[in-house]
Amino acid sequence: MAKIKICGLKREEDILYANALKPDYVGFVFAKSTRQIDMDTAKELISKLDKSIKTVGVFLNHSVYEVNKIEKFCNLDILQFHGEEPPEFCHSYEKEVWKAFRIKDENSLKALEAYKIDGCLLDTFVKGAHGGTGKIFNWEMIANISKNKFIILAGGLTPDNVEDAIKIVKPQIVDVSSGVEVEGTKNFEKMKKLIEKVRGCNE
Ligand SMILES: O=C(O)c1ccccc1N[C@@H]1O[C@H](COP(=O)(O)O)[C@@H](O)[C@H]1O
Repeated sequence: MAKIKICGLKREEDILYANALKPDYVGFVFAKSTRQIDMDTAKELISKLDKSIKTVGVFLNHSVYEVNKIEKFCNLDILQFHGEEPPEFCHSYEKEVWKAFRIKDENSLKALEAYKIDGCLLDTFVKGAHGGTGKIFNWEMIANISKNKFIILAGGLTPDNVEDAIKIVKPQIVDVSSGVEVEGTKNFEKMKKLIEKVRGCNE
């Protein structure tokens, strides 16, 4: 049943790939990153995106003002907060909110309880980095978590490991960025393989 988010689209080709392969969600990174996109380009790309695909804006310690400005300008469906945004910050939006938690050990999950959010995005803790690292964490550590939470599993997922990840964690959504890239750009064959693998698990 896992749905698919492909994150970090920034070229027109990426939109064509998405329109052909139809992941459930695509992500636009407004955080400082090699995948960062400005709001004008994001709006232009979103206008060319198949309407069945939901759009996720990835923010990292932005101000409420910046989030609102970008969210309204681009008409994003979902807000993903990938930094140290506190619960009150995440609770102040009317749109669907996903909050990222970077997993280091069992204690990393304690923070979740204070948040009343639509989705808990679990990504790998990497010192000095916030996301898009291409690193996996120990999925066994959270194997029992998804029973009562809406889990978006991220961190180093690839066409080769995504089936194992789904078997162990049973997330509602898998979120992939580096794992479908070649030399820093999205790759059609890798996106296709990833989507086939995930949809194969759902049959
Ligand atoms: O993708 C980025 O560059 C990025 C930068 C800052 C915060 C979040 C970012 N992306 C998110 O990182 C995870 C995992 O990515 P990967 O598959 O390990 O490369 C995913 O949730 C992206 O939305």
